[in-house]
Amino acid sequence: MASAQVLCCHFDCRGVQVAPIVSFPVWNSLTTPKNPTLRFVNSTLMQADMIHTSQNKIPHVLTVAGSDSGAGAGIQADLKACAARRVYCSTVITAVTAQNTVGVQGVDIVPEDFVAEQLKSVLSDMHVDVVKTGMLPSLNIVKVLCGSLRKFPVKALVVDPVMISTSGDVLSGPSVLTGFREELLPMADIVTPNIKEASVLIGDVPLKSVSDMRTAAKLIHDLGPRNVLVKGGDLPNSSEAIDVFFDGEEFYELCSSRVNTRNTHGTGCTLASCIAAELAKGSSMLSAVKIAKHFIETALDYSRDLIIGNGAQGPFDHFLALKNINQHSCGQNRFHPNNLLLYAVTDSAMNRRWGRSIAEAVKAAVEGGATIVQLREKDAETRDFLDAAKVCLEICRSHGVPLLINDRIDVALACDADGVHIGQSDMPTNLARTLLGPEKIIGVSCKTPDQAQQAWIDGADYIGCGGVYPTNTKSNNRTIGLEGLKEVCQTSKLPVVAIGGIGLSNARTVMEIGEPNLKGVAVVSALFDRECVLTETRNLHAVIS
Ligand SMILES: Nc1ncnc2c1ncn2[C@@H]1O[C@H](COP(=O)(O)OP(=O)(O)OP(=O)(O)O)[C@@H](O)[C@H]1O
Ligand SMILES: Cc1ncc(CO)c(N)n1
Ligand SMILES: [Mg+2]
Repeated sequence: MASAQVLCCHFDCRGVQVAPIVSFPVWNSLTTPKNPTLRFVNSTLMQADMIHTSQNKIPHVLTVAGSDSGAGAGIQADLKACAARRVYCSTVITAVTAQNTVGVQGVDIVPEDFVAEQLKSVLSDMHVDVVKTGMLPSLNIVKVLCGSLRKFPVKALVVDPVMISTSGDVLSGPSVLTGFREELLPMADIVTPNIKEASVLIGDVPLKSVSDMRTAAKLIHDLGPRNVLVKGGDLPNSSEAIDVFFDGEEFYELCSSRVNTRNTHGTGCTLASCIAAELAKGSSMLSAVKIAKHFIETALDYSRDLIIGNGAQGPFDHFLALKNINQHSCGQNRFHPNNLLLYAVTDSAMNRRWGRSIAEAVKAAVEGGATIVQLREKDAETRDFLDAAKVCLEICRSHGVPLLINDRIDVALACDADGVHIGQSDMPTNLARTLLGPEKIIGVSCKTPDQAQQAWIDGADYIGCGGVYPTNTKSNNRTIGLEGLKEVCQTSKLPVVAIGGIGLSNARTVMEIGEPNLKGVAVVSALFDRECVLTETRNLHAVIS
């Protein structure tokens, strides 16, 4: 397998390079024609591919779908979803529908030759990362699409098998089923049927429960897609919106609260587009799905009382939902597991002992090479903590280093920090994710594989694992040793940073346990209970890089 080195960089919101971090190999066969999509979604190294090798490249989703004149679903929803997720979206229109909040009044199918022409125009010229399909109203259009995908392979294919809208209108008849079953689904990285579509795909077996959704997911997986998401938005009598994800091995029930609103028109299209957008940026499949689902829940919640149209099912506002996130998150650092390499955790008592402010300590740490900083100020007054956090944030942002707040989600939100680190007895991770939104970094302290699994399910980005060695920083903290660390690393689906009694003398031993998931060491005393934070950080950086 050929490999190439790319420089992995941080980018600010405009895609401008801020600071290089580290280089790591990318396999050229990411785009091997034989199975381009599978390799893309399965490879953890795909992260490298998303980090733009050229500053001006933007992740690109092509949607192949129908137009909705009411602009709640279809092409219009796809454009809005991709724009909201900051991904470029090109469009191949397969049908024009006359549609509003009452239902679908008419459908005009675009001739397949002209669908083919649009596909060629886009795919032969533009670098498309991910193709997302929506309404494919005829078998010939399905065939034309599959032919184009064979000719112009992309990294991932997201198939939303649009057949029946939530309003109950038929958007593609049974004739496309053969095309779905025989050609399109075997090429798909994920297929996202709603309840009714899943039922049609498995031969008109009605789905009435989550258990039925699981059975359907398995049967649909047998048709060839690599992942299946059966969406439960239309599941009757459910107080939660439960989707069932199946990757061929494990089932995951992805739950969110069911937003009480009429404005759910276009949730399916938006969900699939968000998944495509996150894959285009480089997410793994499950995290793309989780981010997409969270986006829907947030957008529905923000738009719950919006009034557009007089019918039973209105559209929601993709951008209103992002009002808060967009206002603040411009300078935010995007998380990459390599950020965990040298993780500096501050301690108010130590700073006091050495007569320096939190900001002075943080400045020295990032100048010395810390790759992420956590403010752990257990006994600071809230207002002082907030003021200090704002100053630290400026320092960290100017170095392209993410800043997290320990435990205090309120402080993190108030100063727009890059995220939080939470312990097992702090705010539950899934709640923290809901409060912070999909963009913020969340780390969770875990001692066991079960805790690490739960953190992953709840939407964390990384776990802190320890105490690896005995430490004075935390009282009553069980030491798990290198063996405990290894055990967690081997099972954790999230990147791990080791913590607890780590310093110059043992950092290399920790890094050398040989677990690919272990991305770095977190240190408190070894940096901050010393006279010169800058020197200590530099020395430690040299030992572990
Ligand atoms: N009221 C709701 N509250 C929260 N999430 C919802 C709600 N309705 C749908 N969802 C979520 O939206 C996503 C799309 O699901 P849904 O079953 O509505 O798809 P769909 O029927 O294909 O959508 P549409 O045809 O309206 O575009 C799923 O993740 C689902 O759980
Ligand atoms: C054009 C179009 N595509 C998809 C859907 C599914 O919501 C819809 N209602 N209209
Ligand atoms: Mg629906």
